[in-house]
Amino acid sequence: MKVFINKRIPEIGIKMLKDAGLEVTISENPELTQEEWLKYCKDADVILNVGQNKYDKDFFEEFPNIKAIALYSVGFDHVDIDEANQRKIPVGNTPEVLSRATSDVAFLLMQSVARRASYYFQKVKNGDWGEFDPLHELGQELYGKTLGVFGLGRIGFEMAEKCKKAFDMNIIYHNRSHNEEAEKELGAKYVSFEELVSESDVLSIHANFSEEHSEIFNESAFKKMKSNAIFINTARGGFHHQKDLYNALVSEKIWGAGLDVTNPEPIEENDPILKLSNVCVLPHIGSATIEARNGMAKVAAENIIAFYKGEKMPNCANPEVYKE
Ligand SMILES: NC(=O)C1=CN([C@@H]2O[C@H](COP(=O)(O)OP(=O)(O)OC[C@H]3O[C@@H](n4cnc5c(N)ncnc54)[C@H](O)[C@@H]3O)[C@@H](O)[C@H]2O)C=CC1
Ligand SMILES: O=C(O)C(=O)CO
Repeated sequence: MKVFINKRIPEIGIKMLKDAGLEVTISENPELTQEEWLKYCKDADVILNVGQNKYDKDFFEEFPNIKAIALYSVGFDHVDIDEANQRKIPVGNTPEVLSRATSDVAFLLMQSVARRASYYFQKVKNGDWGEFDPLHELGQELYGKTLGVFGLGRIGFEMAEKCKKAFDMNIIYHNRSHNEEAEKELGAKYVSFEELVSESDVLSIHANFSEEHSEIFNESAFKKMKSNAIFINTARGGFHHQKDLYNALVSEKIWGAGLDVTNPEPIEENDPILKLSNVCVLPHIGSATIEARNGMAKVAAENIIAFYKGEKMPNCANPEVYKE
């Protein structure tokens, strides 16, 4: 069975695939041309996909040879799951192994924004140390404040736990269903979307993205937020309306924002948000640790090997494909 990997991943995953007897082709060109992409996909049985390439009806029709997809991500919003289901194509993903790293980034962004770290870092890099000033660009402390989590699953739980332990924050959350573990262990309180938006001092998004909730954080939501609120998005940029967020930040309707994901992504070079002192933007590095990336390579390889052996993928975004 032939596996195509569109970008080099940690060696541990490649070795596992080869040791299992799979034929592995890796693109050494991270920016594949359309022609190269077509050539590789036509020749493969399984794709190990790195990045946000779209897998939609057109793709599945063009490449009927593709029998399984193993994503090098936990998010699978770039795959049309209905189309995959119709063709009985299992789509593997990489949950858990990146939850700690991604929640670390949400926590890092929260603190960076609260203490204006990116503003001061830039100032020092510009050669402007400044003088001790009792009033200039002061931060805010997070002790005892309220963290609102939109989407309290694996990563949301880890973020809530860190905030509870570090700053004894009150946890409120809005989710598709109740998270009993978070209610019991962290005292988390389930609230409506409106309450989440109006009561959070820090609002952190950790839901899986779907088009129906596209730009749910827009002018109307930002208007209802507290003036000291910090908005954090490490999930998907599509959850927030970038211009409305800019307007809320520049008019100081909210205190600040920390983004690991933007809308669109990559962020446009001249996006005015990049000029604001109350914003910290990172280039989608939530899972970018040695530990998480090795874990993702291992889980992606395990998914492919299970498929190769005719078994269920241990981490599958569409387990319904296995129903008779
Ligand atoms: N910045 C980065 O590098 C990374 C980003 N991510 C993003 O984080 C997301 C979450 O990952 P996990 O925590 O592992 O997923 P998960 O499935 O464990 O948790 C997501 C939670 O969101 C809830 N949810 C989904 N849609 C919702 C909605 N419209 N309203 C309220 N709740 C909703 C679900 O019920 C679930 O509890 C991924 O889908 C991915 O988009 C994940 C890893 C790295
Ligand atoms: O896993 C994901 O969904 C990411 O965004 C990158 O790790």
